[in-house]
Amino acid sequence: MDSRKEIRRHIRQRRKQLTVNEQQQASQALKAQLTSHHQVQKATRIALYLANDGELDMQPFIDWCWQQNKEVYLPVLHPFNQGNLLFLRYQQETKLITNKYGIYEPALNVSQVCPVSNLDVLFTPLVAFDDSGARLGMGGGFYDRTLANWFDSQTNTPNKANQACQFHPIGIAHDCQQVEKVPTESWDIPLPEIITPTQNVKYTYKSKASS
Ligand SMILES: Nc1nc2c(c(=O)[nH]1)N(C=O)[C@@H](CNc1ccc(C(=O)N[C@@H](CCC(=O)O)C(=O)O)cc1)CN2
Ligand SMILES: Nc1ncnc2c1ncn2[C@@H]1O[C@H](COP(=O)(O)OP(=O)(O)OP(=O)(O)O)[C@@H](O)[C@H]1O
Repeated sequence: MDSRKEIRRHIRQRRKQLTVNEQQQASQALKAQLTSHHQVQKATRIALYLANDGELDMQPFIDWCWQQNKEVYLPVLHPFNQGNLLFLRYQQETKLITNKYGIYEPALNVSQVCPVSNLDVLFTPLVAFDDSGARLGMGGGFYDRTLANWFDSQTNTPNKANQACQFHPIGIAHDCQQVEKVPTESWDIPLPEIITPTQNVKYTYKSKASS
């Protein structure tokens, strides 16, 4: 667990040191990749995130989604179900508040919630990734919980909610967030695809990565 902590600290520091110019170039390069991505082009409901802590800024891509009349959703910390996320519609007029981590999220409004199983593409923030698709997040287990049913549905394991989970998860990261090897735990869900400003890598797997 210590090396996970150390990687988190190191990579968070590294991405926070990117200059404004590097960040802007990265998010334009990301937008170019995403807008020509087949599954993104045919998607109607897209979940993504608002950049925090040096993360790759998705705003240029969000603007494109709005222009294309795609439905954009953001993660919101679940008010009762600790460690879980809800996904709420994000429109230009959506009122944002900051959550306990200082990240902007839509104010809770049940009519704006999209069940995860109804999403088409789920862009996943991450802190570090490796060349097997393993990801390390901020340490809350939020996306591992969100992706658990999806992973079971991919591996034909009956999942608790028995959801269809047709959405496609894609990890988003700066190139400098790639590490040699992410030390994984039993609950970690590997991603089937990760996109950086310069790379688009797809991964195949039969079972969860082992450490
Ligand atoms: N932009 C963005 N939104 C996101 C995530 C994310 O990774 N990026 N999340 C992905 O899961 C969720 C928030 N998860 C988070 C988990 C821990 C910390 C964090 O900063 N922890 C502090 C200490 C915790 C505390 O203050 O209690 C730290 O590590 O220093 C932040 C976000 C939902 N929204
Ligand atoms: N599917 C799950 N069910 C219950 N607990 C889980 C699940 N996934 C992760 N957890 C718990 O969440 C905690 C944090 O996990 P971890 O450090 O892997 O988060 P992370 O991948 O860095 O964060 P995130 O997924 O939010 O980006 C761990 O204590 C783990 O036991």
